Amino acid sequence: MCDEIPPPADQFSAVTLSSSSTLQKARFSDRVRIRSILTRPDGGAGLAGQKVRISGWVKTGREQGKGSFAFLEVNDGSCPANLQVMVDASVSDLSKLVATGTCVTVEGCLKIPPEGKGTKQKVELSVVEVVDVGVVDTATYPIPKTKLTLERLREFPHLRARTNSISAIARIRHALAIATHTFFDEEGFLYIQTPIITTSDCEGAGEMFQVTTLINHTEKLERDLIENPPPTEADVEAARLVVKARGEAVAQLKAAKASKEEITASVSELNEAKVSLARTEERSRLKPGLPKVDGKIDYSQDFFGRQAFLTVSGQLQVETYACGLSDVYTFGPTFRAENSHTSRHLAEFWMVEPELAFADLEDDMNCAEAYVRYMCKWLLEKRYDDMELMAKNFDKGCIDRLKLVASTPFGRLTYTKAIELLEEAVAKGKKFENPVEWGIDLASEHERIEEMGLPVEPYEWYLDLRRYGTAKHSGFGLGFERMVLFATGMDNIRDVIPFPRYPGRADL
Ligand SMILES: NC(=O)C[C@H](N)C(=O)O
Repeated sequence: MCDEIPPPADQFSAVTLSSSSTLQKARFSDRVRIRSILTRPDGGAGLAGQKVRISGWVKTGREQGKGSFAFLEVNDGSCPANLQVMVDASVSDLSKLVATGTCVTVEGCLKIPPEGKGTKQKVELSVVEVVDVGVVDTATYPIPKTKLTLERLREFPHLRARTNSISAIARIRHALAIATHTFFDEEGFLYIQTPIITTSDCEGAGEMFQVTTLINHTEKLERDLIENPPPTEADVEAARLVVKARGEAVAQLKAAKASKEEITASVSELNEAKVSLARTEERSRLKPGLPKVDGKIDYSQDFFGRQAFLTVSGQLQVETYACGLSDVYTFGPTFRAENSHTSRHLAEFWMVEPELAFADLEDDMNCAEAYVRYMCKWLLEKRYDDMELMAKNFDKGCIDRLKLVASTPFGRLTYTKAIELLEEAVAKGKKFENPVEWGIDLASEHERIEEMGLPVEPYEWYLDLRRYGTAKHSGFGLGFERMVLFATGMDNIRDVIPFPRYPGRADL
């Protein structure tokens, strides 16, 4: 028996993951996701006898039976497990299929594999037709069957999603992002997209990347000035003399009561000369280098008419919406131009920043705790198979840690107590990147802005929030990649973001 798979029963139905014998095609492509076969409670056994088309990349392939058939382990990224695919030599040229990295679309019949071969598979695909093959140049393909170190994989950001570890992390990261939006949505928060380009410095730590077009303009101008040297003072004087001569010509014609046509023609020549003089004068003022006033760069000539930066935090902007919509959050990329080469810092990272109106520090902590616990539960429910892969390959304790966090109330301590504990650790020989000391006290917003060495004027809009209908409010920032590190037990933050940016590196 080899039955056709029914199309989705209705437009909105999802793939059925029950152990029934129904299996549906992906809605937007002509194939079945491997996830919907293998992650069923019966491991796919209940689907034996059905005809399916699957697509994916060959993880490992081997010809057997003196080249009479081949086994391929195929993965399409929908789950960590591979589907075992059996191709007979009568169906296709096996040598084109077996190389690691080859992309295949195959159609065949799901079968229960013969027992006793130590196979873990509950189902395999016996191929009837090889529909499509994307061959791989094995001589140059940099992601071999054997494991590369995570560090080496960073050299191939465009290909590393083919590996088990990076693809599991990508699915976990996705799940955490969806958990974030679901949690805040369920709790009545609105998602606010704060700007990426900003003219405010939220953290005041001078670690902002500048956004400017002045440099490209200056380079272009300098090139242009070499190709077309600017007019000299003599050129300007000559243009001025032309205007003077043409002015006199007009005056003479008027005095001689010349015809209207003659005067009009002469006036138009005069106007042309004036335009040419203006252009010559303007070009003669062009100078190489950045535009400056009083020795300082003239940002009024920059794209936004003022200095602009990539955001370090959406907090200030999201607060404006909190002071009108009550409970809001932002979740977006943030940028810090720190020269940090640690395994916990990125120049571009994502941050989740809720801001709660009518809430105090206690409420804020309750929110943070509920949110983190929600994410842990979510991963256990939705991505257990990927967490198992992380536990097997990277951190044995990561699943237990998620369970613990999901089920245990968080301990809380004051800032002072936290500093005391850190100081005790330092006394016992623990080393920290930054010296541990009691930090600045909370000051009023106005004092705080000045304390950070920032001019107050650009922050008047923020102070308006206090002037007009101020509300008690609180919020926090959660570095999203730090959460992915915590969940997965990975060591290096560069491996939990698809395209890491850090000093000296911004690939793709
Ligand atoms: N929204 C926050 O409280 C986060 C804070 N602005 C930070 O960048 O760390």
